[in-house]
Amino acid sequence: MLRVDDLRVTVGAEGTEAVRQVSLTVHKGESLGLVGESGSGKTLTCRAVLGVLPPGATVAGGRITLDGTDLTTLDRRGWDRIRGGRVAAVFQDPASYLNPSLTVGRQLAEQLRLKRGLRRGETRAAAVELLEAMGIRRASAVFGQYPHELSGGMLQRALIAIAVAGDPGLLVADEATTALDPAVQAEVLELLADLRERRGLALLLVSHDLAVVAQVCDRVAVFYAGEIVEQGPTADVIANPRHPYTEALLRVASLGDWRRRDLAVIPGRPPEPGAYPPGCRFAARCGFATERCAEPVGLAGVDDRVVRCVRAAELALVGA
Ligand SMILES: Nc1ncnc2c1ncn2[C@@H]1O[C@H](COP(=O)(O)OP(=O)(O)OP(=O)(O)O)[C@@H](O)[C@H]1O
Repeated sequence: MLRVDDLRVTVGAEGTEAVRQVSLTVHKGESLGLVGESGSGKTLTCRAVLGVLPPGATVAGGRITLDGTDLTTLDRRGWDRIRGGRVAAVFQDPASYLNPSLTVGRQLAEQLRLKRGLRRGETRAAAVELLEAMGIRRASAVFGQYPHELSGGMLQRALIAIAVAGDPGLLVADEATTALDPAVQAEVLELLADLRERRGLALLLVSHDLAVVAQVCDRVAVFYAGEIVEQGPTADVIANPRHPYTEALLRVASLGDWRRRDLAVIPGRPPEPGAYPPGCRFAARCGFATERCAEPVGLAGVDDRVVRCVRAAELALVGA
């Protein structure tokens, strides 16, 4: 469904490299999680896929293809056809993506009219049905409510309904459950997993929390300072991390026995774009770093995954 090859994103007037060498694939009905600290490049990567990079950010290299269409060469009209149709997205703050002065139902009905070509008389029943499919109880009452009358979890469900109204092949969810309380977060994640299963939706899920990714994603790509440092099947990466940064992320994730969770953040800070060291970007914070880590390090295949660490094969790291 989605294929990203060697993506490079630059930011600012000087064209500072913020994301590099990002390659990933998501098949139909599969879910891939992008995980990493704030500033690691997850959002720039998924915004490049959606064609909505912030001002000043540019795709400076690489190729993005969606179901055979090369997105890197699309013009504005081409993007308008793709976005909301073959690819849709949900973000962290659902209220800001809805019009506060229109009912939820009217906004969903409008999407159904635009994206599925339904006539006015047909949209209400289809919208209520879609809200129900999103696990919203009393869907016909919710249809007539305004965004401020709904809880955060309900709003996110309504926004997911709007996102899938056009029957997209790929849904991008960027920190879509981060602001919700844990029980509601778990329910919305379950809904996303369910949509993937029932509709064959491919899911690209961005989160700073490995526990969130663990709940819904078949595979995970761990980002650090603008690069992927480890990518592989989620269960294996969690049980047996190969990159010291993944191991460190596991210590702060709310996985498994929460009493074992080390709430102290990983000491130090990631380097910023423009100040990346020539060698391993994690070396300054890594307890396993040696002189070899000062040399540039590429991604290499180790068993079932790719890892950007010269010591990947020799380290015995602790999983969860
Ligand atoms: N428009 C921009 N101009 C300049 N720098 C930017 C811009 N957008 C992002 N960056 C920088 O690029 C890097 C990657 O940002 P990105 O938002 O992709 O990270 P992230 O992993 O998604 O973090 P977050 O969870 O905070 O969104 C960061 O260092 C950020 O400061």
